[in-house]
Amino acid sequence: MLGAHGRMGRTVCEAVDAAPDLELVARLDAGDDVASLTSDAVDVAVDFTVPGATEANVHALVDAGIHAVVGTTGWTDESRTSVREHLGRAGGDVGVLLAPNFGLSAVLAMRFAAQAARYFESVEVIELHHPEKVDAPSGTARHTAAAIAAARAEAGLGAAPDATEAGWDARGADVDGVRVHAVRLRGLVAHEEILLGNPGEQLVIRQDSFDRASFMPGVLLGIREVVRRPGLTVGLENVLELG
Ligand SMILES: NC(=O)C1=CN([C@@H]2O[C@H](COP(=O)(O)OP(=O)(O)OC[C@H]3O[C@@H](n4cnc5c(N)ncnc54)[C@H](O)[C@@H]3O)[C@@H](O)[C@H]2O)C=CC1
Ligand SMILES: O=C(O)C1=N[C@H](C(=O)O)C[C@H](O)C1
Repeated sequence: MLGAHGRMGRTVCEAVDAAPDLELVARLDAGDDVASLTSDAVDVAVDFTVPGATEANVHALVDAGIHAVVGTTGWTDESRTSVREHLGRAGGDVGVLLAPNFGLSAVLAMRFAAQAARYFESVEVIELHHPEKVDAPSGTARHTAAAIAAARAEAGLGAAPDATEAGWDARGADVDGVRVHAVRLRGLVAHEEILLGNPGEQLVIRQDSFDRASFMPGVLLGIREVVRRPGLTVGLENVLELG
C-alpha cells in the first residue's frame, strides 16, 4: 500500500486485512522507497498518495514488474500516455488500473450523465468535497466532464448556451468545454451533482460518498482484476464491464 498513512491508505489497509484472499505485505508512505518493492514479494501495489508522486510511483512499479491499482487523482492525458508507452516498452503482462473514483454510485453517476448528455442543451458539474482535498476540480469531475463532452460531440451538439460577458471566474473551470464547480466544505466526504437542462425541464444526477468505505468494494475488485488486465485501464467502468 502506497500512501498507507493517509485517509484512503488506512481504509484500504483495513479492507485488505479483512479480505481472506488478500495479504497486505507492505505499507509505504512519504519518504519510503518504492523501488525497494520487488515482484517476488508483491503482486499488486495500490497507490493513494498525492498528485505530485503518483506518476513516478507507477513508473517504478512498472519497472519492477508489479501490477498497480491507482486511485490518486491529478493525472493528465500526457501522464497517462507516458505510462501507456512505458508499459508498451516493458512488453510484459503488467496491468495498471487508474480509476478517479472506485465508488459504485460515482461510476454509475458518470455513466448516466454520459447517457443523458446528448439529450440536453445545457450541462454543468458540481463536485463537493472535504476541505483537506488538495486538487480541484476532482478527478471524478474531470472524468465526468470528459465523458459528457465526448457524448455531446458524438451527438453533434455545440457549446451549451451561456451569455456570460464578464465575471468568468465565477463560472467554474472549463473541462473539455463543460463548466465544473468545486465546493470545499467541512463535514463533506465526496459528492457530485450533474445538472442537465432543457427548456422547461431539468435532470439532476447526484451521488454521495458519505464514508470512504464506499470506495472499498471497487478497490478490492481492482486488486483482484488488474492481474488479468495487461496494459493501462482507465476507469473502473471498464472493470465492471459497463463499457
Ligand atoms: N479513486 C478514488 O476512488 C479516490 C481517490 N482519492 C484520491 O486519493 C488520493 C489520496 O487521498 P487521501 O487519502 O484523502 O489523501 P491523504 O493526504 O490523506 O493521503 C495521502 C498519503 O500519501 C502519502 N504520500 C505522499 N507522497 C508519497 C509518496 N511519494 N509515496 C508514498 N506515500 C506518499 C502522504 O504522506 C499521505 O499519508 C487523492 O489524490 C484523492 O483525490 C481519494 C478518495 C477516493
Ligand atoms: O480526495 C478525495 O477525497 C476524493 N478524490 C477523488 C477525486 O478527486 O475524484 C475521488 C473522490 O471524489 C474522493
